Amino acid sequence: MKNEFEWIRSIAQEEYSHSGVVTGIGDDAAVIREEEGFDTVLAVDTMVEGIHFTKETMPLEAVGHKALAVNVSDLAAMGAVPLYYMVSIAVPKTGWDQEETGRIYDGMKKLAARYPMDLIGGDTVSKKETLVLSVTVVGRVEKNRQLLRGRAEAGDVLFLTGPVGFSARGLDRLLREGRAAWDEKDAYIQAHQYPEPHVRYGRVFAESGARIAANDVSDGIGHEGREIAEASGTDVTIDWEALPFVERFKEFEEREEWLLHGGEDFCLIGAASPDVFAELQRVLKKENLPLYKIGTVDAGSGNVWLRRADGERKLLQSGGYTHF
Ligand SMILES: Nc1ncnc2c1ncn2[C@@H]1O[C@H](COP(=O)(O)OP(=O)(O)O)[C@@H](O)[C@H]1O
Ligand SMILES: Cc1ncc(C[n+]2csc(CCOP(=O)(O)OP(=O)(O)O)c2C)c(N)n1
Ligand SMILES: [Mg+2]
Ligand SMILES: [Mg+2]
Ligand SMILES: [Mg+2]
Repeated sequence: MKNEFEWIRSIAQEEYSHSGVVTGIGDDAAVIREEEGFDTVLAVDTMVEGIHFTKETMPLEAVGHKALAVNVSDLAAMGAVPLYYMVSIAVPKTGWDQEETGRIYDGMKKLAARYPMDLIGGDTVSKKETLVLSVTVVGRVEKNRQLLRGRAEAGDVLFLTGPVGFSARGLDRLLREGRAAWDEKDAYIQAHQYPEPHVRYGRVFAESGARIAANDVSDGIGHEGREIAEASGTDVTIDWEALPFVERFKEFEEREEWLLHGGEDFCLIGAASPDVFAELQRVLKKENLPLYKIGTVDAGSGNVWLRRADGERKLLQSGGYTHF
């Protein structure tokens, strides 16, 4: 078994992909240098064993993948390019070994290599009982091009960059069946275990320079739609029948819960004028990236409505995962 410092050396990258790393792992803090013309974007999200995953719901590589992915997703929602990350890991004194924590890092590194992102620091501590993994990410976006939640206006199209409800449907099965449900070919299990952050969408939105509101879907579109509505001083209306792949959920009693409040989908929900939406759809189509119109932004004050095919609207109550 490696001691703490040998272990840190073992997870450190041998070289960095970005020349902006002035000082990486191995000193009191990391130093990075940003280029002219860009703003720095920062986010941190934490995954806690028992709350965000268990050893039955997630392979260890997936825990690493997802801990970084949920953070990259927040960068995507701001239109940023992911660059660097830092990892704070609190490992229980019993029940976890170094081979297992190594697999968590393998999952993070595999995802990081795709952008690429450099691991520039972190922290290692021990604790009782459950593992806690906190990832801080650093990205950049062209000056003043960041995507904000408060930019929606009445008359806008409400859109989604991918399906919702898949992760919640996968989790439902994982909580009942545990490892027996692990299946690389099952879209619902994969959506829960290996979510794909929508970085490319965020970049297309930011590069367009148009007025676009965006939020990533960690807590369900009911919650994230409300955040857009509240920040923008509007209402939003979700058309149930327009939700991508809604027909696959028909037979399930939990369909509203999964699709509207399930969360952990990590696609983007956003709003843009009908003209901008059509142009974005055209540009994204060339890259085989679908953009779904799921509703409208209306005059109002922070409400979320759900509209059925017959046009009937009901106010959507708050939902989604809350920690307190
Ligand atoms: N404990 C905290 N201390 C300071 N800021 C926080 C804390 N928790 C959340 N925030 C901030 O509140 C905002 C919303 O956080 P959150 O709902 O976790 O966002 P997201 O769902 O996009 O991850 C963010 O700006 C985040 O940085
Ligand atoms: C074992 C287990 N139970 C329940 C869930 C569901 N769950 C846990 S946290 C969460 C919401 C997203 O996490 P949060 O920490 O609120 O992320 P943020 O909004 O800050 O990005 C959901 C749907 C899960 N992933 N795993
Ligand atoms: Mg958060
Ligand atoms: Mg977010
Ligand atoms: Mg988040």
